[in-house]
Amino acid sequence: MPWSYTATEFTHNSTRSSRSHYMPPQNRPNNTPTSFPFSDDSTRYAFNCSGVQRFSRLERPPHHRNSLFPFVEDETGGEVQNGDVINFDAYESVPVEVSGKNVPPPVDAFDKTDLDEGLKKNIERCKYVKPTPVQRYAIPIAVAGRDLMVCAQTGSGKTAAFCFPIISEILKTRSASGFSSMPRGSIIAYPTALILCPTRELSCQIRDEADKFAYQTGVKVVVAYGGASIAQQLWHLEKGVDILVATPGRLVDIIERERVSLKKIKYLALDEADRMLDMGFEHQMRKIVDQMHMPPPGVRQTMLFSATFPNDIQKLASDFLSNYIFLTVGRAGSSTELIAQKIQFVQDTEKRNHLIDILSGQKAHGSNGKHALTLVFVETKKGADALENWLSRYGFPAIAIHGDKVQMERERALRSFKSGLTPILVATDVVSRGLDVPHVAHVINFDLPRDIDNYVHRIGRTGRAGKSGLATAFFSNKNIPLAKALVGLLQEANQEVPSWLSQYAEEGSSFSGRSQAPRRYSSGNYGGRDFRNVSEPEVENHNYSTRCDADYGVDSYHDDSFDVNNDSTFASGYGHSDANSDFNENGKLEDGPCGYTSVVATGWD
Ligand SMILES: Nc1ncnc2c1ncn2[C@@H]1O[C@H](COP(=O)(O)OP(=O)(O)OP(=O)(O)O)[C@@H](O)[C@H]1O
Repeated sequence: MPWSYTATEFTHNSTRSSRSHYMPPQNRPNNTPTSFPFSDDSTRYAFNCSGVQRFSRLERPPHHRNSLFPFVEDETGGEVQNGDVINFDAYESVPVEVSGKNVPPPVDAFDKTDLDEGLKKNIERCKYVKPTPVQRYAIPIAVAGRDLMVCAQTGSGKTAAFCFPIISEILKTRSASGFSSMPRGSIIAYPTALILCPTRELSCQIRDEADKFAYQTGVKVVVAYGGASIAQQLWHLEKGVDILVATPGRLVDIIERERVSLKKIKYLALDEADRMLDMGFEHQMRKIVDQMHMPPPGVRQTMLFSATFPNDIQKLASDFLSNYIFLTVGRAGSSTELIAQKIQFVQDTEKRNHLIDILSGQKAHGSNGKHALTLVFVETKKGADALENWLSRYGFPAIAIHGDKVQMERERALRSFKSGLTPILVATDVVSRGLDVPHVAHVINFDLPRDIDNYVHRIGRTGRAGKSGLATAFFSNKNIPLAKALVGLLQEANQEVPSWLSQYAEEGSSFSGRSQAPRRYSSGNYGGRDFRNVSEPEVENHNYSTRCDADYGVDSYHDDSFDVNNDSTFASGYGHSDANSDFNENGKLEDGPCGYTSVVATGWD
């Protein structure tokens, strides 16, 4: 179906409608599309979802988790064939770029890695038949003890890429020294590894994954995150911890209470590392890493992972690393081609009606009239609640999740969504990063984010682990500053670019001084390249826009979804200033570009 049928008629002049009720398409004045707005193909793949259902702590409360056998079973009682459903062919042509000194070679099978045998057995139990490209490259590098900065596409298996080496090395050290790193009877816990991430839900998910990989190995994994009982978390810590998964706010709290010491940290992993080092978290990260007795870079091993890695954040991150290797899997910072992306021009006043049309069409095309799992991103917490109410009023099973909800409500919403009980989740950015819900068929950006990297993470909640997905964005007048970056991203991912969007992108050059100006695509370069190989002026050119927004409705944008503070209250300055552009010149640039090898390969070479 051509674009002209799928997008609401394009106009610069948004006229505000006072309509507050859903109006069927045929009664609307400006002909919002009446038919199901996707091609047959996208319908087929988007709503034909079958595959793995993984457990999560957030699906089942801790006391209901099956710690005896944490691997997912199918209805017949057998283990689910994870390796069978992942479409490895989808990764075959993924370009891989590695830069750094003395890069260890990749491996094409878990058997060929130097991972601990107990861990390998668990990898088999997970039915991970072979490593994904990021695992092929990252695991040997990490096992060799090297620091690592990784930029790999959403849903490509980064969690295992940092969990496997950590678990394996803990096990090897333990069998060599014959004892656990936990001093018995101590009230202070001394974890060997620390995994930091931005949200509570993600910390629980990583803990579940790590727990599964560490099954019956004796490696203890504990999670600490804000909004939940600290007493319970301290109790778990007292029982012993090898790997601590935490959000920064709660971690600082338990360190200040002298219940955790970072003195013995050997492995530090930052998931969603670019988010962890941007304005919302940078201060806390520096405090944790520099002022809380953690061994310095070079003594500890540090691994940073994300699907996006802007140059300015890379430069900041290099403070945390020593002689590191930079790995890019897929086009740096781009979305995966597994996700079909549709951008539709929809006036703000028409968004609700348009959404209902899409959801109705989905239901009609879905199996047995059921709704496919659909994630709808909105800009504000109020907006999430309002949309949840609106959808519920019109009979759509929707539930909202955002930072104003108490933790129990957040968990309930996510559980209800994952189980399919409430298949429409209306969310702020609280679930935009890292969350792995296997059957999300459709991500709808009801409100587009202000930053292209956020868009990449949001749509990455679908099209995971080699499966296809669909992402639709409602583009309105206020998103014009994002047009150029969107066009670049769509082209990069071989997606159709609507002509009206290209037109906006061309006009968008006049917006280049604004915060929303495209960062990565403005000069045809991609911000996830190893910044050590980029010339200095080029790096500087990319720094102006990341998180500054004085004139873009910032007040209505704030969401305290991320666990910056222990109680998850967002740092008040977030999004307002571009203080990060004053990064310290730490001399790391002097290393590159000379002396670094750069290997370009495809995923399975
Ligand atoms: N080797 C493998 N074989 C089969 N499935 C795998 C393999 N590695 C990872 N997976 C599965 O792929 C899915 C996505 O993995 P993961 O959540 O680690 O992605 P990610 O790269 O961290 O994504 P994001 O950028 O969104 O955080 C998970 O369901 C995981 O179980």
